[in-house]
Amino acid sequence: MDPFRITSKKVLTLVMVIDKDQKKILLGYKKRGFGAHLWNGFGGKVEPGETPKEGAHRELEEEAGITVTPENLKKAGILLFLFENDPVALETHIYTAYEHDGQIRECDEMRPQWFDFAAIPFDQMWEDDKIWLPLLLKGQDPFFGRMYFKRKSIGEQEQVDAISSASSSADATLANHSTTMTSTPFTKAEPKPFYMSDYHLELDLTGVPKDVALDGTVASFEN
Ligand SMILES: Nc1ncnc2c1[nH]c(=O)n2[C@H]1C[C@H](O)[C@@H](COP(=O)(O)OP(=O)(O)OP(=O)(O)O)O1
Repeated sequence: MDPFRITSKKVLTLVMVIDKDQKKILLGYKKRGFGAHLWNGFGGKVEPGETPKEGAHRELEEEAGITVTPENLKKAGILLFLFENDPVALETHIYTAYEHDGQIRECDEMRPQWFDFAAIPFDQMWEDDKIWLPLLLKGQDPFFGRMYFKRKSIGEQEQVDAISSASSSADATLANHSTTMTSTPFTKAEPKPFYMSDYHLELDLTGVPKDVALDGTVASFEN
């Protein structure tokens, strides 16, 4: 049986806030939950009755305190994340925002920080980011991709846990190197429970909506 066979999906969003002039990107350090201790854009699950774009707008305000007008929230791509022996895929709608309103602030889930394009912390991000984020920064979107993740084996997970606990004592020192925006301890460990085993990325989107359709829902690049 295909370990990556999927029968349903959850729709999520991810917003990459970019300062083109300064060549900087705003990332958030995820403090808890799925993807904890990784840097990522801002986003989450689309709620019933919301379009992905509306969900993206809401999550950005919740997680970073800022808003973006609908015309400044541009669809960059759709990625389907598949996990071994998990029939539920995560269909993630990715947006770019080159303008925003409001004051960036930390919340209990995310700690925002600007990074130079040349200093994006890919080793502390989801593994797929290094594949598509450079395309997005160069404006080579839209893209569609499938990213296949395997769960780490017990031995591999023990190593991750060991690194994690060894580094926790170093958190106080590391916190001194974090931004002045926050006092939240910075965790250097990479407790990634999954690793990407394969991926498939398309820049030619012919036929993509049909491909993405699951359970009668069709992903759209329109919103
Ligand atoms: N592999 C990969 N690369 C890049 N980004 C992501 C992934 N997998 C992901 O899930 N993501 C992104 C997509 C979303 O923006 C977040 C996950 O959202 P999550 O925190 O689970 O959603 P919320 O609705 O905020 O969650 P809770 O409120 O239930 O905590 O990561």
